[in-house]
Amino acid sequence: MNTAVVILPGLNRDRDMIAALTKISGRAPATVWQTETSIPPVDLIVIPGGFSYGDYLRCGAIAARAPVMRAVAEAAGRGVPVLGVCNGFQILCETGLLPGVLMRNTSLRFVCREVKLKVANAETRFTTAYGNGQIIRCPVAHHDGNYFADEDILARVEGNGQVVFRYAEGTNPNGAVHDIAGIINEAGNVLGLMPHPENLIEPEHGGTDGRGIFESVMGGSALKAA
Ligand SMILES: NC(=O)CC[C@H](N)C(=O)O
Repeated sequence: MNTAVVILPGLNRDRDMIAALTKISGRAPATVWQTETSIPPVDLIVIPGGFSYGDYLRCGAIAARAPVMRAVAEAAGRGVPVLGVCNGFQILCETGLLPGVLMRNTSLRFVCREVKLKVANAETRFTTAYGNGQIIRCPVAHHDGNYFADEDILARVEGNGQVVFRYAEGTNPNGAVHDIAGIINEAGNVLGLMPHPENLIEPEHGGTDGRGIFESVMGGSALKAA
């Protein structure tokens, strides 16, 4: 399994993501800088979290216009799996690869804590390692995680099973509509989520609940032998 991590100025979770991908796939990912106009042939592209371009204008709005995002969109159009975590999710929405927007948390505060997630769709290529309705732990750290979409888009996203993760009852940290924590595109190859699964992949992290996303998309045979 070959992977690539998109690097933009201001991201700060890129090293965590590179460590997670290296650990789980057994190979270091390629890193692709913002000015690149193509992405090497890989089986998974990841946009990590952080504060790209200082979160100016709106989280992810400037990043969405970086040359590398045209290459990401082109690869996504060819069916290459793309995962966006936190700022990565915001960037995917701003690029138009995922529907909806991420607004300021209703508390108007940066929230950094662990939440519980309900796996709302375990039949995607990113979630086969989980069961439908399974509750997993996952950390969040953001100030703009309040997912919103208008009624028509919400009805379509819900109807298609594109909601992949919801905050479990009582743990919604940001006011997201329908408790939405992560959604997938209609084609099923682009997933964005606000929580950080890369920070819960080994016992030293305090748990391994985040591993399933990487293991699902990498597939059993691509995994490093334990
Ligand atoms: N951890 C992150 O990726 C944070 C994303 C964004 N800067 C926010 O605070 O909402």
